[in-house]
Amino acid sequence: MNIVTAKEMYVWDRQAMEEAGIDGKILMENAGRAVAQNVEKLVDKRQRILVLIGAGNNGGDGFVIARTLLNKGYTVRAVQVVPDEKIKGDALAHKHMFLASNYQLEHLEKLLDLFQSIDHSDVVIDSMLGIGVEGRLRSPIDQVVEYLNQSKCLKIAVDIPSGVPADEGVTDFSGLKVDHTFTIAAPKISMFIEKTAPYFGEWEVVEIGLPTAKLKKAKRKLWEKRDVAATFPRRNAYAHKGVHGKALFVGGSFSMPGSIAMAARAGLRSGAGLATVATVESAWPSVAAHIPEATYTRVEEEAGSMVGVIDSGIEGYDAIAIGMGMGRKEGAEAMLRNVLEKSTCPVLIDADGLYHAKQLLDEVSVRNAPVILTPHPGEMAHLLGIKVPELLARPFEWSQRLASERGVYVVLKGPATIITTPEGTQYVETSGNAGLAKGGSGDVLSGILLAMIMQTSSVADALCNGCFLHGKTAERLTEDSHSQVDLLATDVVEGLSQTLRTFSG
Ligand SMILES: NC(=O)C1=CN([C@@H]2O[C@H](COP(=O)(O)OP(=O)(O)OC[C@H]3O[C@@H](n4cnc5c(N)ncnc54)[C@H](O)[C@@H]3O)[C@@H](O)[C@H]2O)[C@@H](O)CC1
Ligand SMILES: [K+]
Repeated sequence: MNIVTAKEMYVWDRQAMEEAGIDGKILMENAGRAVAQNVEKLVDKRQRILVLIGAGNNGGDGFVIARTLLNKGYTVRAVQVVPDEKIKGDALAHKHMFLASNYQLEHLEKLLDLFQSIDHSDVVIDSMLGIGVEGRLRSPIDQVVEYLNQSKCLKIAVDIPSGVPADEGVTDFSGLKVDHTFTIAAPKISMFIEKTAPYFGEWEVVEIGLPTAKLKKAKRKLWEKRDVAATFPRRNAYAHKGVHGKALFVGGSFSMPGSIAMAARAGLRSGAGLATVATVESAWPSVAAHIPEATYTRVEEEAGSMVGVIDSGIEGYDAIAIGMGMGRKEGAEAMLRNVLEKSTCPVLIDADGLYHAKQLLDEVSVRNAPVILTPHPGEMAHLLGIKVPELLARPFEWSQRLASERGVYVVLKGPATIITTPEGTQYVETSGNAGLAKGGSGDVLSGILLAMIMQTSSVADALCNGCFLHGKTAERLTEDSHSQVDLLATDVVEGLSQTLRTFSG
């Protein structure tokens, strides 16, 4: 499913009308009816519904919703919160249909009266403002939104909550916080931005008859269960260990042996055929205790951290993950440089490796084989030389910039993980929960991603499916046997088996 900006949505809308000949009033009727159908699932006929109607086409949807619910016997009051002359075009046509159906339309005259109506309602449907919002909310909608935000009624937004921007990059706004949003035709970018996501509550997309085939090749996609089903690697019954890939995990230090052990174990649990760990000698006994299946390559150490390079055999691997627990000594940077220059397979860089990668972005850019960067926002901001809030305001744009300028895959981790290809296509993967906000989660994800890369022909599919596998495992574990408080990264590693039983053949 495509994720759109407001501009892309308007283009799609225009194509539907001009090129496919679908009348705007029909689209509005479809939108209103689709939202009303979903409202019916949440609300019963004894509840009092208030529909708040604004000036634009979002308000037009509101007329359809109110008419549809009244037709079905719901208790609905419809209030137009803007002057009559503001209602135009398709919205005006639907206003006429509403009135001609003999339904009553109230007008906002005194705010106090409206506040009273809100107090006497169980459900408020917000069709005041949609994706056409510009700047901060103006009077009287700003006051209505402020009042609603402290009201206890159930709030449902049409397309997008009033005041909330549809795009990334807008930080100065005031918006309505709702319980549910029924969004028209496609999710909007702001649903995946840290600052705006909480305003939407639970959201769902409603289909309104826009011609999907007319949409330009999507730049952004939501990675869904059906994408997983279509691309998840299947196991061949006649395969042997060599077929599923020989992985090298480079990292670990005397004081941080766990990261590399978890990454390698997650890699094997996710289907890697063979795993070798390149780490310092002082860390090896602890690593081996966690993962007896792995083989070991020694690297030079200084005070417990790696400083050397891997002398030989680096060409023999199918994929390399580097950085987990490797430390920030200069010698570790030399190790990363060595891996980037000598190896010919995909290289995934995580954790301390990303710290060193900042100095090696030119080496990264000239590499022929894929490079995958898997930062959390702090690491990504460091790589870009910007502040974290700046990144989080425009994560799609920054990811795209890094990916295309350096020719890399970027996996920007978060509640909505954004995966960007060197060509600029972006995927959003939203599985997982706060149980993953713990030390070690990133290490486990690196291992999973590396294993998926070795088993899938498309790196992008591998990254999306790996994030899905990681997140779904956490979700399943916190439903069955753990809480989000106690879940550990090692639980996720051991929980992979059950998730894989569902998704791989
Ligand atoms: N394919 C589509 O895109 C469809 C869109 N529809 C609806 O149309 C909406 C977009 O319609 P519009 O472009 O008319 O935009 P809106 O309905 O979001 O509203 C624009 C109006 O709001 C006012 N406004 C803008 N910023 C404001 C602010 N900060 N404070 C107060 N008032 C402000 C403007 O005066 C303008 O009249 C969508 O959100 C969706 O609900 C549906 O009708 C069906 C089809
Ligand atoms: K709205």
